[in-house]
Amino acid sequence: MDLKEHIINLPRKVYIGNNILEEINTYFTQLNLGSPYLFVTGPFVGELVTKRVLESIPQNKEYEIITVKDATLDYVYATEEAAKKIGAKVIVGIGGGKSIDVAKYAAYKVNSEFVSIPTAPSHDGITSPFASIKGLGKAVSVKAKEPVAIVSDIGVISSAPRRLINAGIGDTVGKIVAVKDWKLASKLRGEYYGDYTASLALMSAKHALMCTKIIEKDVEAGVRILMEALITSGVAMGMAGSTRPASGSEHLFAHAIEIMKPDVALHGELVGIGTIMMAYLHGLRWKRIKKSLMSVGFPVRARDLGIPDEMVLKALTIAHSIRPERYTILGDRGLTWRSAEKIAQDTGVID
Ligand SMILES: NC(=O)C1=CN([C@@H]2O[C@H](COP(=O)(O)OP(=O)(O)OC[C@H]3O[C@@H](n4cnc5c(N)ncnc54)[C@H](OP(=O)(O)O)[C@@H]3O)[C@@H](O)[C@H]2O)C=CC1
Ligand SMILES: O=C(CO)COP(=O)(O)O
Ligand SMILES: [Zn+2]
Repeated sequence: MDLKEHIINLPRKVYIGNNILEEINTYFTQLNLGSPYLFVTGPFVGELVTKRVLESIPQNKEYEIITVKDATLDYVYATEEAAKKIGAKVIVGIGGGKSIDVAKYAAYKVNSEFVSIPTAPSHDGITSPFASIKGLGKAVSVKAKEPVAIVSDIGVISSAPRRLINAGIGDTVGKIVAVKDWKLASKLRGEYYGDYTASLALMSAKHALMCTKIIEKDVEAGVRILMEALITSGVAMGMAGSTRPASGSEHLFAHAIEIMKPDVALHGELVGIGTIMMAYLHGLRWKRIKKSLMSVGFPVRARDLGIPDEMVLKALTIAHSIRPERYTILGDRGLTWRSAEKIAQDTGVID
């Protein structure tokens, strides 16, 4: 057996609990994370949450803040510059997936530590060592820095708008399809299949489905389960050294829409719709997935997200070409327009 060197970098600490953001200085001390710090945040989260975090940083610690509006290469450059200017030892991403990805990729470029502080349970990039950055010429994620720590304040995260919570459920149920695609590639193409990381990803998806049953009665309990699922999925990617366990044909559909109409919907919303259609293609229990998503008010029709039917069909027919090296149920040649129409109509994604 040819066992090539495979290095797995995992977070050293995951702090999870209610109202723990104020403890950040204690955590940094425990982890020996000295200043200067660079905080990367979004305009909205900056006012809502980041201010609170900064108030707990003692005066003898040097820090700077940069506000990013999008996960673009320009914002990554600006973050790198800001980090170099103060000689940042730690880059801290506070916010949704975009702020975290910019922080994570900039930390990778300047070789600083990276700390992930999610404010919404909307994506599984919280722990993953990958980042989705616009401007790199790729619709898919690239290698970035793994977080040394994650600070997951359930009080803050469960107060995020319901739409962001549902997006996290969508991103996570997608693993049901991603793992099936991986298995298929292993059977048809002899691709290495990591049973352990696949099981982790699948467990995340099961927990996301469990979350849909709990969240209506108890938001905090539901969000806690979802956060654990998102963190686990990120760990699966870190262990696999690739996003393979967490991203298959359902993500290819999401990426195809994002290319045609950037920011039309949240990442996890597109993945959720992609999951329904790709689960149908795989012969999985897609109706059960759809029902669970609908039970929490997840938008399961393209038009609910302002996506025209034609765009859904176009996305389905081009999805296979986005990452040709990663084999999925879409095969090498993708779907015809007619088969795309049937899948989207049968699943009720389009009328
Ligand atoms: N690296 C990886 O492995 C992965 C990366 N991703 C990437 O993550 C991104 C998607 O992340 P997502 O979080 O959906 O989108 P955003 O980061 O764009 O966040 C969506 C909005 O939610 C706001 N927000 C965040 N937290 C709160 C809160 N507590 N209360 C109110 N508003 C809040 C943000 O504010 P503000 O404007 O202040 O930021 C933003 O306006 C995509 O770019 C996707 O490609 C997704 C999955 C995996
Ligand atoms: O979104 C992701 C996992 O949820 C990352 O997937 P990609 O590698 O397809 O960008
Ligand atoms: Zn995703």
